[in-house]
Amino acid sequence: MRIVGLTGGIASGKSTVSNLFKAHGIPVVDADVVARNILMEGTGGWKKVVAAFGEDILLDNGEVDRAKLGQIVFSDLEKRQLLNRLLAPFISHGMLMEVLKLWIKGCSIIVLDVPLLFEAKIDKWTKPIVVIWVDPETQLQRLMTRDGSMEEEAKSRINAQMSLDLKRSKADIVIDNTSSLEALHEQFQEVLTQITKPLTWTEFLLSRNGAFLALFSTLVSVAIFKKSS
Ligand SMILES: CC(C)(COP(=O)(O)OP(=O)(O)OC[C@H]1O[C@@H](n2cnc3c(N)ncnc32)[C@H](O)[C@@H]1O)[C@@H](O)C(=O)NCCC(=O)NCCS
Ligand SMILES: Nc1ncnc2c1ncn2[C@@H]1O[C@H](COP(=O)(O)OP(=O)(O)OP(=O)(O)O)[C@@H](O)[C@H]1O
Repeated sequence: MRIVGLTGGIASGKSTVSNLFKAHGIPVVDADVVARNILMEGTGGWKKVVAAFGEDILLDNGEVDRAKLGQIVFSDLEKRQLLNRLLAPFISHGMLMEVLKLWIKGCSIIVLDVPLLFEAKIDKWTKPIVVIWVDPETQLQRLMTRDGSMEEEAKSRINAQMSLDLKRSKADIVIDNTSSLEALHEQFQEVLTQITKPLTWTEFLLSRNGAFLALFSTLVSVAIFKKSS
């Protein structure tokens, strides 16, 4: 199984590229979706967060007030580290379950869309790593436009992450999304060609079909050995 890592900064275009992968039949595990699910009311993640941040971060219906929690953690490094520490095991477990489901289905190439791929050290499980880079001014403008946020708030979210230049230096493949959507689509076609090339032997053995073939070959070898001894 080939597990492609997809990352970048906030509002650099990960979801836009994820949608292109999905449109080409490549399944995507979205860490933001997993992170949302593990904060649902009553779940283990929700309990940990309420215990640490207090009931003030809840809405009247018991759900986490995401805007409020976001204001707290994106302006305070220690609180953000605390939230990350509390949620990391739930997010890793949730993502592992999604990958397992796709493995059972027999998918041979999947994409993990993880904003904090390097920060959370998930990059060691993914190859190749695709980083979506965008120039800082464009990133800020797109974030403010999309979220309707003020400059200060948008900047604090951008600064909560590893710099995009550093992420770019760790990439196997870089997509520059500073320009138009058409330019993005063109670069995507090249990325698609690269990530859909035939699996290596290791990737094949890590896929469901490869594992079954290895198991079958082992059983046959044992049977032949027993018969001949
Ligand atoms: C703080 C929360 C409640 C704010 O929710 P909100 O709906 O406003 O934002 P959303 O979840 O859609 O995230 C938007 C973007 O913010 C960035 N972001 C999210 N969490 C973090 C974080 N802990 N550190 C840095 N950037 C982050 C990501 O680029 C993400 O794509 C939420 O982001 C959260 O629960 N974060 C902690 C979980 C986490 O680490 N998620 C990232 C998955 S790797
Ligand atoms: N090439 C582009 N030209 C113009 N707008 C773009 C381009 N690429 C993405 N956008 C827009 O920029 C915004 C951010 O893109 P997107 O939501 O895909 O980023 P993201 O990296 O997934 O963000 P997040 O980290 O918050 O999940 C969206 O409104 C999207 O429509």
